[in-house]
Amino acid sequence: MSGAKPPRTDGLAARDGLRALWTLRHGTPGLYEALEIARAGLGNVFELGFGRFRPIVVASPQGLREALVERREEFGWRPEGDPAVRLFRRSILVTDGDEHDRARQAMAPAFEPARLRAAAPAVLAVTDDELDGWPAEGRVEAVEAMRRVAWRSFELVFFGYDLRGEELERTLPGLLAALRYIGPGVWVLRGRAGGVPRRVRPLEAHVRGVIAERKGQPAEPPTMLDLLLEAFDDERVRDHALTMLIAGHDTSTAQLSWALHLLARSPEWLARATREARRAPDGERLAGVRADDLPVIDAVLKETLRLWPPIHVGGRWSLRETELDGYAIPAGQRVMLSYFLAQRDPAAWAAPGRFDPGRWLDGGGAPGPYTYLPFGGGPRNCIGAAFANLEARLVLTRVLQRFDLAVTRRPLRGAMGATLEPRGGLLRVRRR
Ligand code: HEM
Repeated sequence: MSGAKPPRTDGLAARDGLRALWTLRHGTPGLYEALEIARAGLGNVFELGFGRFRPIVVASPQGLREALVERREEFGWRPEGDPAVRLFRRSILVTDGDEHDRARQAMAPAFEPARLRAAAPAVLAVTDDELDGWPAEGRVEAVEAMRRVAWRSFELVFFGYDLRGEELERTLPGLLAALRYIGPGVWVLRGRAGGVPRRVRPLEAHVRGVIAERKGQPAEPPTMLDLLLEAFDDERVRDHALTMLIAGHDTSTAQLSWALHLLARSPEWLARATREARRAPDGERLAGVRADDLPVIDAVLKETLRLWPPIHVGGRWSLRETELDGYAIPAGQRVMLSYFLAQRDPAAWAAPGRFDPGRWLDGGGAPGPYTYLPFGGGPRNCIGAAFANLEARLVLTRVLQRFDLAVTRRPLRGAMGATLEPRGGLLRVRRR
């Protein structure tokens, strides 16, 4: 190993160390501000000292490029003991090498552009159905409301299954229990998660029920679930379907609820996005709208993903001794690819902490390669990115078409669950 050891947070100047500790305990937004303080003192690669939890955090463009592309074979995605491995067992998200590649190939046809375009009416139908249930004038919990839209849309598009009513209510506690289980908790300090809790069972039962119902009657063209059923046995289909359900909706839930909260705190962008949405085609005709037709909404969504990436970190562990950005990485080391820090790097972005969709307009874009990675990067980037962009565009536009969103000054902060979610109180809405 030739590189130098990364600097450690233990080596932060006492003043910065105390500030980081203070924000962790009391601050807004807590861990994230602490990470930014550590980066300001130590640079874009450092070891985070947190008891026995000592990951190496990587946020430099070069370090990220190496981990995601050039040296990706030297890293695994999930160590044994991670709760995601216990829950997802042998799915696309937690396996490496040929086993992973086979799953990715099997699902790929479900993400082709023509399939995604055909998915737009389903997303709009679910969105309208959920918005029908919002109060004419009242308060809405954004994460809860967007979860229902994203979850139902995912199942309708990728499983060909119309989840609603009593079945949704019965399954929801299991889904929330699964999200709590795979999110960060004391297991991080112990290094091993306990077994999958019983509370997750309603979700598992639901997924197995959907598999049983859809088996033997593939749609034309086949859905993702049909493709999985063709390629794998039922147990592996359960692993992939459960994984995709969570990866494919919790992220969009976070993005959409952040977007609503950020707009509610930004009167200028709320007014511009609302105007644009109301000039766009309404009803079913919105399905055909492209990102270029909605530049302000597209910029709002990109800026939301920059400031508050739902997957704020790519977790890896080194399979052998290696290097990232010139720093030594020992074998078996936990590495955190911090998309959050990369997207707020003051060396790359002007006023990085400010919500400014304008930076994406008039030809503006990311300041350089590997500075903007809300969907990761390299061959194992997000398989669902194009669908996520389509869905976010349709849902946000539809909400603004049908509801006035009130401006608020309530504080907004991030909470770390399975994804990085907003905590900003209830949103005030009024039907038009
Ligand atoms: C706003 C929405 C979304 C965001 C921000 C997001 C973000 C990400 C990121 C950052 C990664 C790479 C993680 C890493 O480097 O460790 C990833 C991977 C993945 N995402 Fe997404 N995602 C979103 C939506 C979706 C959707 C809609 C689906 C499926 C329908 C999906 C399925 C996956 C899968 C299966 C992987 C693993 C790919 C592989 O290992 O080959 N995601 N996502």
